Amino acid sequence: MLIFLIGMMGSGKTTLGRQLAERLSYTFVDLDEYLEKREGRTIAQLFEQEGQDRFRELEREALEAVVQEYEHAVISTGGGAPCFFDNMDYINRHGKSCFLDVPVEEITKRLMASDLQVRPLLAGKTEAEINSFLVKTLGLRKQFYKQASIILQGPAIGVEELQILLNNN
Ligand SMILES: Nc1ncnc2c1ncn2[C@@H]1O[C@H](COP(=O)(O)OP(=O)(O)OP(=O)(O)O)[C@@H](O)[C@H]1O
Ligand SMILES: O=C(O)C1=C[C@@H](O)[C@@H](O)[C@H](O)C1
Ligand SMILES: [Mg+2]
Repeated sequence: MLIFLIGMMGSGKTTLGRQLAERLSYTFVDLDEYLEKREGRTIAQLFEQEGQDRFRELEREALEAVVQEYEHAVISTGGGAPCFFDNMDYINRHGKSCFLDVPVEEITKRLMASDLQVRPLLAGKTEAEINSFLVKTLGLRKQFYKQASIILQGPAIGVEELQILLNNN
């Protein structure tokens, strides 16, 4: 069984994914970290050196490699991963997907308190610019995220709630 957590940057995919994997005794895989190890470069370096179009191709290749490698795993995808190529169909064909639907105001607050340098799409932006980037990007991405098998609405999404929904779906 593969469980994919999807949603915007800062929605809690990595945080909740780790907790869920521990409860299920599954391997936890963070697709951003997996891609960084595979390419030997950070996400920020990949954006800078390859550009976003090539980054998306490398991200898809990493997604396929994870699916080949693991039988039981909780996988936190990159924020944009489900929204390129046929990645969302691919995810749904290979496991259960969970969309963490957290309000933009909450995400903005969390991201402002985190390290923006590791998130190339946000680096150098002010809080107001981040907020409007998130509103615009979520508007474009929601059509993909909404194809998830399970949708959880925040701001406070707990691991118990996620586990119950997974058992019932
Ligand atoms: N339920 C929560 N309540 C409050 N803060 C949270 C919650 N979940 C995550 N955070 C905080 O929000 C920030 C982003 O969380 P996290 O890294 O898990 O998000 P993500 O979806 O994996 O983001 P990315 O796509 O950038 O990897 C972190 O600083 C984390 O501590
Ligand atoms: O939302 C996005 O497009 C991104 C999210 C991160 O997880 C990384 O994959 C990268 O910073 C791009
Ligand atoms: Mg993450």
